[in-house]
Amino acid sequence: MISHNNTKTDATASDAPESAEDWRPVQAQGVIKRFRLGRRKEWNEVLHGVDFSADVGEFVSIVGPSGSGKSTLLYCLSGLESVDGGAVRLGGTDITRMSRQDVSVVRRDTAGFIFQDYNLIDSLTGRANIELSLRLCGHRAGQARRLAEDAMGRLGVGYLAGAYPSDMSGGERQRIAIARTLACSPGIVFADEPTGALDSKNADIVVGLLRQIAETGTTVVMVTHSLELAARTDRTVVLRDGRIVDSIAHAD
Ligand SMILES: Nc1ncnc2c1ncn2[C@@H]1O[C@H](COP(=O)(O)OP(=O)(O)OP(=O)(O)O)[C@@H](O)[C@H]1O
Repeated sequence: MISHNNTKTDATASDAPESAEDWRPVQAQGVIKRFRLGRRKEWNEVLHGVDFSADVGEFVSIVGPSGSGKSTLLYCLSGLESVDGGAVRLGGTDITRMSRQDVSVVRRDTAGFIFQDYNLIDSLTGRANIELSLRLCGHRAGQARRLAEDAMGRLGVGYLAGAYPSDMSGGERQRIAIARTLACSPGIVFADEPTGALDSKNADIVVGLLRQIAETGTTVVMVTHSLELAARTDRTVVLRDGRIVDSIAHAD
């Protein structure tokens, strides 16, 4: 059953986050994003004042036509892109006017990323890819190994510890990439078309894993082209021409 709810996202996001009750893991108000058109002095405004927020443990999907600004919104929410107007809070911290370096620290401590093309390092084994990420999160070598093995076990990819990405299927690579993201225990996971390169069976597995992650209290924000997969999230935000035009809550 699907129920339409146009007010939840916009109303919560436009309230100033002044009290603990207003706190959301990710919250954006009136986000404007422009890109320069080539070397010209003209600008292409891609996001025209987007309000967005997601709750603790909520699994939100962002859908919309190609070029509507889905990835740009995800990158602005996660601090990978700066914004030209409005405000973004990540893990309760206002990152809008922070230096890129400070934003990267907030991101490291708060968020994890999953990309369509996995972003694994080809010269490292599955386990070494995860361990490297854990070392970058500040874990010592022994602890990184234990946490990497634990994450691989949870995702059922322990058998890939010694395998290189080139020897893995697309689904296996994505599960290692998810294990890498989860190993650092982020409060928020941003996923940009995580199933875009997968067949339907593996896409199903990956969305099921993201669902499980959300059920443990991690907020998941996923861009997808698949309405079928979006329907398996808690809420779907529809973006068109850089504006949110609908927010659809999915009942169980
Ligand atoms: N770094 C950039 N520099 C210039 N323009 C950009 C940049 N990133 C995105 N754009 C432009 O912003 C618009 C929205 O792109 P975006 O990738 O966010 O859309 P999308 O909805 O995710 O599309 P798709 O579904 O095809 O991936 C497009 O016109 C794109 O060309």
